[in-house]
Amino acid sequence: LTTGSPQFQSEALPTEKEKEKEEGLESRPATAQSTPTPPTQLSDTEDYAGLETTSLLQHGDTVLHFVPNITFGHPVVESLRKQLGQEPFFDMHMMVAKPEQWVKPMAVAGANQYTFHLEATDNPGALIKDIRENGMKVGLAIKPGTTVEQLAPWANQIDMALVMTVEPGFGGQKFMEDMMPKVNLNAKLYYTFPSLDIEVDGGVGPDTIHKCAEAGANMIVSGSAIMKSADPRSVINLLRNVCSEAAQKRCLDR
Ligand SMILES: O=C(CO)[C@H](O)[C@H](O)COP(=O)(O)O
Repeated sequence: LTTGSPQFQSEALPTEKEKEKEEGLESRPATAQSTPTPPTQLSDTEDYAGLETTSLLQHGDTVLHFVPNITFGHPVVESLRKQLGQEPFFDMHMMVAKPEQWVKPMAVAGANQYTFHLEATDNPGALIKDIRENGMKVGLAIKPGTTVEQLAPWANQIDMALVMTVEPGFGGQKFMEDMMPKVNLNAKLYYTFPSLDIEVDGGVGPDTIHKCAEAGANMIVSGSAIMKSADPRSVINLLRNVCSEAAQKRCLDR
C-alpha cells in the first residue's frame, strides 16, 4: 500500500479524505517475487475497497499498492486485512515524511512488509530495527535521484530494494528507462544477498516490463497499465510471465 505524497507529507488525513472524494481513489496491487497483483478502483468506503480488491486477487497475488498522493491510513489496511484474510502479502510503500511514526500502527493493522524511503529518514538503521521488532519485513525505496551506492550499505539488513522508475507521487507517468542500470546494480546485490527482492515502480506495463525483468527486477508495481486495460488479468499474467522467464534465464546463465 503506497501512502503519502511526493513531498513526503506525513499528515493531512482529513484533507486527503476530502481530496479522495473529489478525485476518486485508485489502488493497485503490485507484485512479489515475480507475481504482479491486480489493481482496482477504490471508492471512499473501506468496504468497497476490499470487495473490489478481492475480485481481482488470485493465488500468488501477494502485494497491495495504493496510489496516488492520497494517504492511506492504517484503518484502511486493517479493513482490507479483515476482508481479504491472512494470505495476501501487504507491502506498505510509505511515501511519508516521518516513516518512523507509522511502524507500529501498520504492524497492528496487518502489514507484512514496511517499505520506507531512504530519503525520508536520518536513521535508517534504527528504523529497520523497529520494523523487524514489529514483526514485518523491510523494504527500502530510493527516488530517481538517489544512488544504489547510498542504498547498498543497508542491503544486508533489508528484504526488498525498490528503485522508483518515476518521481514518486502519481500514477501514469513516463517510465524512466535510465533507472535500469540502478536496477541492474541492485540485482547484482542479489548474488551476495540471494533473498533480496528488487522492485520497480512507475510506468511499468507490457511495453516496459521486459527492460525491468532483464535488468533483474522480480517485484513489479504496475498501475495504469493494468487499470486502463480492458483485460487486467491478462496484463497481470503477462507481467508475471515476463518476470518468471527472465528469472529462469538468469538461473540458467549462472
Ligand atoms: O507509486 C507510484 C507513484 O509514486 C505509482 O504506483 C506508480 O507510479 C505506478 O503507477 P503507474 O504504473 O501508473 O506509473
